[in-house]
Amino acid sequence: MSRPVVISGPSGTGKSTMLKKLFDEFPTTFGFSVSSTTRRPREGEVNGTHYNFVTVEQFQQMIQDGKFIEWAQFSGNYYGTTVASVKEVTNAGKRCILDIDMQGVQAVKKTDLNARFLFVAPPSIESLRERLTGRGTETPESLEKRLSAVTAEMEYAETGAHDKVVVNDVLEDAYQQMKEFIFAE
Ligand SMILES: Nc1ncnc2c1ncn2[C@@H]1O[C@H](COP(=O)(O)OP(=O)(O)OP(=O)(O)O)[C@@H](O)[C@H]1O
Repeated sequence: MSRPVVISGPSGTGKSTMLKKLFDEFPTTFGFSVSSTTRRPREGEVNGTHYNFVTVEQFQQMIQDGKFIEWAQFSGNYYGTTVASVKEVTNAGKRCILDIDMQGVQAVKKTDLNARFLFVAPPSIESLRERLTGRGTETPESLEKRLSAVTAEMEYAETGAHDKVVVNDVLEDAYQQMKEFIFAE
């Protein structure tokens, strides 16, 4: 059974880009943990596949019981990832990758998931700004918000909290390093 791999790094550093390459190259190797939510299922959504749909009471009980790695509330609904949902992926013989932020990393470290941690660093803060601007997804406000979280992420990485740090300068090189790390165990 492979250990879950946690990928983190500042917004815009290229995590999604690298993960997309990985899933394209290995379409059947990886599995995704199913999130829990209190929002109503949409047309065609299957309980246990798209989400684990639960009631607010159930969700709150799960919080109290410490079932979640992380959870949050968006527009009136709860969303979260349970430790059990990650274990289900690995028990099914798939490799599980979690793409989460620093708080998520700290939370995973408190569980018994025995995960491995990869940090994707930008070549520089200036390059992050360029990438996020180039992605065309940010307003000036959301850009500044994302950039203001960068320092904390970088300082946390400097404490040695991760098993490996990959600098995403030349995408192909960074991708090869990420792949090596992921398949090392
Ligand atoms: N090595 C690279 N060189 C130049 N541009 C890159 C590189 N890697 C990714 N990019 C570009 O940078 C932008 C941000 O990348 P991406 O969306 O993958 O970041 P992310 O870390 O997943 O961000 P978020 O945490 O906000 O989801 C994208 O437009 C992507 O095409």
